[in-house]
Amino acid sequence: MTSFDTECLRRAIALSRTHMQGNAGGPFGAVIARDGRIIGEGWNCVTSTNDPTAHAEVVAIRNACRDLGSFSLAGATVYTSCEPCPMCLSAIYWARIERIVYANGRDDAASIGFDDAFLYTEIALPLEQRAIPMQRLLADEARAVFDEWAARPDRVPY
Ligand SMILES: Nc1nc2[nH]cnc2c(=O)[nH]1
Repeated sequence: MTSFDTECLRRAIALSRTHMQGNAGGPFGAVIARDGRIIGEGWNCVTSTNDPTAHAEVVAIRNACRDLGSFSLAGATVYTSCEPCPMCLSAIYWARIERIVYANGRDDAASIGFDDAFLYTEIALPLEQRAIPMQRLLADEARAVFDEWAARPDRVPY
């Protein structure tokens, strides 16, 4: 850990407080940095934008990717006021972010009514034991589109 790490994490916590107090959404803030420079910031906007995916980390990823004109944040670190939930963790992986520094944990989030810890338990369960039923249909028809994409010379992999 460097003093820059501490500075970025404090900034994420400050964003969580400021925008929670401004009623943007839940008390979560995130900062993304690369090469000693902040490239994105975000805070939870779920309730103010009616977007259940607008978690702080996802918002920070969207902002950084938009500003950089890139769908990859390879080489970056995300600083977040709370351990990422499984959705945000997946988004972090998809963005190719390489390091996570966090403050509150999933049990802290659970203690104030958020489902982060529950979701980690849920996704570790076998499909048939999860709260949301999943049914597979039309696999052949959907697979044909995948095969078409895989055969496209101009596809952009991510
Ligand atoms: N880490 C994190 N956990 C959450 N749980 C609910 N919203 C959020 C969020 O924005 N960030």
